Order: sequence, then C-alpha cells, then structure tokens
Amino acid sequence: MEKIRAYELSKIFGFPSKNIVNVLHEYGVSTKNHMSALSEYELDVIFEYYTQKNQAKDFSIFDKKKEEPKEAAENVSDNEDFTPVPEIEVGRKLRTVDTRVNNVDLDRIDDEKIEELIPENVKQGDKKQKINQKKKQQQRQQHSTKQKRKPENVIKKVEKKEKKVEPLNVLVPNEITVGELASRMKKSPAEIIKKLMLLGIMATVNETLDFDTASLMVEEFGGIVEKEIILTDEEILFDDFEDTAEQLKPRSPVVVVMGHVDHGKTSLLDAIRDTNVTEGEFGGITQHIGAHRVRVGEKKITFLDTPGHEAFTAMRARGALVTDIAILVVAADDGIMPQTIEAINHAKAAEVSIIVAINKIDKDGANPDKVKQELMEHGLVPEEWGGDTICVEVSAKKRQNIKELLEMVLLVAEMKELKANPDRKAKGTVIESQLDKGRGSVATVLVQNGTLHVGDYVVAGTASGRVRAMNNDKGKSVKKAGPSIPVEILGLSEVPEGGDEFYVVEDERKARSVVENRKFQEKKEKQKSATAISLDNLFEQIEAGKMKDLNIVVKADVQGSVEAVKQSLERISNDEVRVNVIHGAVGAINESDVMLASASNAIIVGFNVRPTNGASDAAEDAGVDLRMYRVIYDAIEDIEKAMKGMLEPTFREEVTGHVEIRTTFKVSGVGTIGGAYVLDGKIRRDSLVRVVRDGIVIHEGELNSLKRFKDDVKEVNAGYECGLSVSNYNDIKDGDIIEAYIMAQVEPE
Ligand SMILES: Nc1nc2c(ncn2[C@@H]2O[C@H](COP(=O)(O)OP(=O)(O)OP(=O)(O)O)[C@@H](O)[C@H]2O)c(=O)[nH]1
Repeated sequence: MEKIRAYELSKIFGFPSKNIVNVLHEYGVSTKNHMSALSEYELDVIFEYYTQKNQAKDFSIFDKKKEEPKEAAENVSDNEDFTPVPEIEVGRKLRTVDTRVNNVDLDRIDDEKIEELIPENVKQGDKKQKINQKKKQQQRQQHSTKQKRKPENVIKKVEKKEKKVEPLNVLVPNEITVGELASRMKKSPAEIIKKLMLLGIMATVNETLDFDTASLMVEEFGGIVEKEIILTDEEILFDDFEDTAEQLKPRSPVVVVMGHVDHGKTSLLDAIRDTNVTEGEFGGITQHIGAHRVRVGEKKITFLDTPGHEAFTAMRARGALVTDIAILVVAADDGIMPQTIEAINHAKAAEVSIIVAINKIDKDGANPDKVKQELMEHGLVPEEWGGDTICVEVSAKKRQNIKELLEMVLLVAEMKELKANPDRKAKGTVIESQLDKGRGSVATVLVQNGTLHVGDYVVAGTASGRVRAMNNDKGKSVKKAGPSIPVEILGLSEVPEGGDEFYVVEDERKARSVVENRKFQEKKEKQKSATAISLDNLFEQIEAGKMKDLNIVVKADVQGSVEAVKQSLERISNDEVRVNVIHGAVGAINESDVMLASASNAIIVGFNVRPTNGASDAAEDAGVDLRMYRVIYDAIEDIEKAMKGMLEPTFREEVTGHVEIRTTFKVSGVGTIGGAYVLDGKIRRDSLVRVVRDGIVIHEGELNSLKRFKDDVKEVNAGYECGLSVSNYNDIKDGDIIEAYIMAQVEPE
C-alpha cells in the first residue's frame, strides 16, 4: 500500500496538518508530525473522527469555502471548518465513535486497537465484558463448526446470512463524483475517500471517478454494481439499436476513385458510367447528384462522383465513414507519384480496401510491371505476386477491362460481407448539398442503413425537415431508398454540410429541439479552441488516457530523410503510446497533409520544408500542430520529451512575413543582393531568415542588409520593394522566398 503522509491527508481535507496531528495526539498517538506516514489504523482513527463529527450535517466538511462561526472552534479544530467535538474524555469519546451512529462499521476497528486506545482506568471495567464476549464468540464458533457438518445446516446458514447482509444495489454511471457515489452507497464521502486512498488513489469529494474505479468501490463495500446508462435526447430520438444477424441483408459497395493528377480518375468514372449506359440501363444518362450507381450483372455498385482523396478525407475529418473500397488509379506510363502515395495513406488511415486500376495501358510507354514493383515498395503487394492487392490493367480511354475492374470490386465487396438492415428508419451521410433558387435546400444523401421514404422527418447536422421529394442518380423521382443508395432529397430547413450524418426520426418536436441544441453546441465548440493533439498537450492527453497512438505526418526535403525520420520516430514508442507515421513524403507541407492530420488527430513534422500558405491557414483553423526542424535529432528529442511531459517550450518561432526575390545582382565585396518584394507581413533588419525554394528550405541564417532604395531601413512592410542580402549566403535566385521570422518567448501556461 502507498503510504499517505499527514500533510497530504490534510490537503485533501483542506485544513492545516496540525489538526490531523492534534487528533492523533488526542487519541494517544503522540509521535506524529506533519511529515509522518500514517498507518492504516491511524487513518481509521482520523476518518472515524471526522465521519462522526459530521454525521448530523451534510457533506459540507469537504466544502472548503464554507465558513463556520469562529467562536465554535476549539483547540483541536483550530481553523477547521468543522463542528467542534464535545469535550469528553478520550476513552469515552472513542466509544462514542464506536457506537453512536448506526452506519459506523464496527468491524473496521478491531478489538485490539480499541483496547490499545482505551485508558487503563476505563479498560479495567471493560475488560471482563470483552473477555466474556470473546468467550461467547468462541463458543458460538465451535457450535457452528459442529453444525456445519450437516449439509442442511449449511444451507440454512447461508440463507440466514443472506437475509442478514442484504447487498446494496448501486447504480454506477460512466462517471460519478466521490460525493454522489457515497450518497448512492449510503456511506459517508470520508469512507470512500479512505478506501480510495488505501488503493493508492488520492481523491477529494468533488473528484470524478470513472466507472471501473467507482465499481471497485461498490464491490469493496460489498455492494452490487448496476451500470447506469444515461440516454441523451439524441439517443432516445435516433434509436440506434444494433441489428441482429437475421435482420441484416447484403448491400452494394460504396466506392471512391483516387489517384495522382491526370492519371485518369475522371476518365475512369466516365468509362464506368458508359459501360452501364451501353448495357441499356433504364433511365439513361446519369444526373450529377454526387454519387451514382452502376449495374454489373445482377449486382450494383455505388460510386462517389468526386474523385480524389481530398474530398474523401474532408468527409472523414467530419467523422463520416462512407466508403468501403477505394480504386487507386495509377497511370501505367507514369507510375506511382506523390498524390498516389497520399491516396494510399489516406485509404489506409481510413481502413478502406484498395483495388489498383493500372490505367492507360493503351499508351506506348505503358509499363504495368513497373507500377506493380512500385506498389510493393508502398506496402501493396499485387495478388499475382503473392500479395492481396488486386490490380487490374485498364484503359479508360479505350474502355478496356472496365468490366473486369467492376467484377473485382464486387469480389472484394463479397469478401467484406457488406450488410445493412433495410427494415428500419434510415441513417446515412450527406454527400453534397446546395441551395437551389427554385427548389430550396437540395442534399444528396447516401443511405447507409435502413430505408428512407418520402414523408420521413430527417435531421442532418443542424438542418431538419420532412422529405418532400426524392430523386435517384438517373434523375427519376423515387418514393424510397434503401442501403447504399444515393438520393437527392428536398425539404430540409437548411443546407446541411457534406459529411453530416442524417437520421430519420419520429418525434418532430423533439427533433427540432435537438437541432436547436446542436446549433448551440456548435457555437460553443467554435468558441472553445480545438483540443487537437499537439506536442504541448501530448503528455496531458496521455495522462488522461486519451492517447494510445501518436499519429505523425512527416514531410521532408529528400526521401532519405523521410525514411530516416519514420524509422527513428517509430522507435520511440513506449508502453503507453505507439508512435505511427501515417504518411511520409517529399515536398512542402500542403493542405492535403493538414486534412489528413486533422482527420487522424496527427501532428505534422517537417524537415527542411515549409508549409504552403494554404496549409498554414488550414492548420491554424483545424488546430493541427506543425513542427519544423532542421535536424532529425531535435525532432526525436522534442517528441520524446513531450511524451514524458518534459517539453519546455520557452521559445517559439513566429513568422513575420514573406519576401519574394525578383532579381539579383552581384556587388563585389558585398556578395549577392536581392531585389525583392514583401508579399505579406513585414521583414525587419534583425529578422532571422530562411531561403525557401519550391517549398524546400535551402538556407537559414540572418540578414546582412535591408535597404529601401539606397538607405538602410529597420523594416519593410507588405506591398513594398526592398533590397536585401543574407549573411554568408550568396546563392539567392529569382523566385526564392525569404521567410522572415523572430524567436518569441512563450509564456508558460
Ligand atoms: N491514352 C490514354 N489516355 C488516358 C486514359 N485515361 C485518361 N487519359 C487521359 O489522361 C488525361 C487525364 O485524365 P483525367 O481523367 O482528366 O485525369 P484525372 O486523374 O481525373 O485528372 P484530375 O481530375 O485533373 O486530377 C486526359 O487527357 C485523358 O484523356 C487512358 O486510358 N489512355
């Protein structure tokens, strides 16, 4: 057991430690001072003492602010907030503790301890009684051992016992304060606090306990735990029951197309649509509603129309998990490119199955084997090479192998055993939405479970309303839509956001109040700064048990650094936190990186690279922590320190502005002078500077000179031209960006 010292206990109670020492002195323990570790017995004495003193009152003993009249204080309770104890003899007082109130647990202070405490003169009289009691007890025990041999007696005894100590059923919610738990357990908070202390948990009456700790307390006192489930209005309204195996029916897969720019995502989607039309599907041309369905034999596949991983991750960032399968398009003449890698990592982070479409095989330079080789390097091993990644060689342009690709999609879908229950109220995700002049709020929703009907009352984000009309992807008006079916719905009060979850609800009035409440909460959330993960709050989040994985996005100037950083970072995982590099690539930090980090609660670590302007803004909006380093060792050290709660951010750089070099000229004896233009913010003569070329930092240092026309100046603001030179660096070129920054002291929080 962890020992608690007198002063620690006094802190929990909120009064001077001398009070504790005084109480102990009063009860015959005289060797104690405020640093003394307290034995279990001494804790018993103190807790009983204060439990007794507060029996008649409420639990305000723990309310430090509550003031009692001063004159009520006596020597023991000097400066205490408590009702004073009547002045009676020590021996009697202890006996008072033992017997006065019926909820004091007599077993907890054993006879010997009481004996030790009772003064000799009092003991004399009591001793006989005690000995008699002991004898009687022994006799009773012997008697019962004899009886025990008969099984019927055993049963009787058990029954008797059960009748005697009725265990108390205690409702325990996910979180409960010590005070509330005590009242539910019909105990005093002091008793609970003491028990917690014996388990090494220091808690005050207002401290919140989690379900496990609270349950343990109930069990320790012989009670029975009943889990209390508190349903929110939304939970009651949305009726989120689990479907049984019999209710679940197969549903079609939902697919997204991703890949590098110009590798043929749009062409492939067009080709897929065409296959469908030429097969004579009724309804003709697909309307643009944000998603469409194609028929392959007896089955159907739902495609999301917006290609690219940005849209996909933006949706995931909002908590929406809509896709089952990602088709990764890789041009056979170009191979794996940066956005292909991004797409792979985005799909992996979302745990979506990947099928590779090796496109443009009709082209002369097409080399599908090279693509497969490169895929292997990124953890996707083609099936024909012994892995489990299906690769289909296609030509979107020539419409080659499109059907085979679709069949593979169905195959993967079949393996995933995608199911939903069509016989319940619909639930799904908003794919797209807009305000139409004539039709009002128009939203494309993907039904993910249940069936949506015209006339249903729907809540989507902060919008709600009755579905007035529904159109499918062929522009046809429909009355209902089941799982995996995208439909355009009219009738919502407002325009919901893409990625919003929608539910059909029964109680319209309640639904409106839920929506109102959501709007209010949303406002509050916006006011509250986002609690995204950062190195500064990492330790707190680990401590609070909120962090099990530390996700990191790594961007660096060269591939070698990406790999080195990845390996070194993953090696610093410890028992509490696993460090995962979810994406690593070469180049400036872009908005897509920030989106991935935001969706995966990751931090971004950059080596010799800078964020693009859009990325900096996006990171600030989303509360994503961007950390830039020049040396790998510094990054490892920072993250290690942050994991141990030892990071001391004393200085932090603050970018003051960006300057573009527009022309350069060499001056003998001085070096290269840049004719420049301040793009944003300002640059100061004493600024620290970084020379950035194509998003990569190529030099870091100080300014050598800063001039307007011929004059030296202290600073130049945005919109003005200037001349500058960088100390010890003469290689500045047209188009370079000079990032000016200062090191600002960070106030400790
Ligand atoms: N030869 C050949 N060209 C193709 C094929 N698929 C697409 N292309 C061409 O590649 C170019 C890019 O195709 P898109 O479908 O626009 O590519 P994307 O990936 O959607 O491009 P973004 O939307 O800009 O990211 C176009 O000129 C297409 O005609 C193919 O199978 N063979």
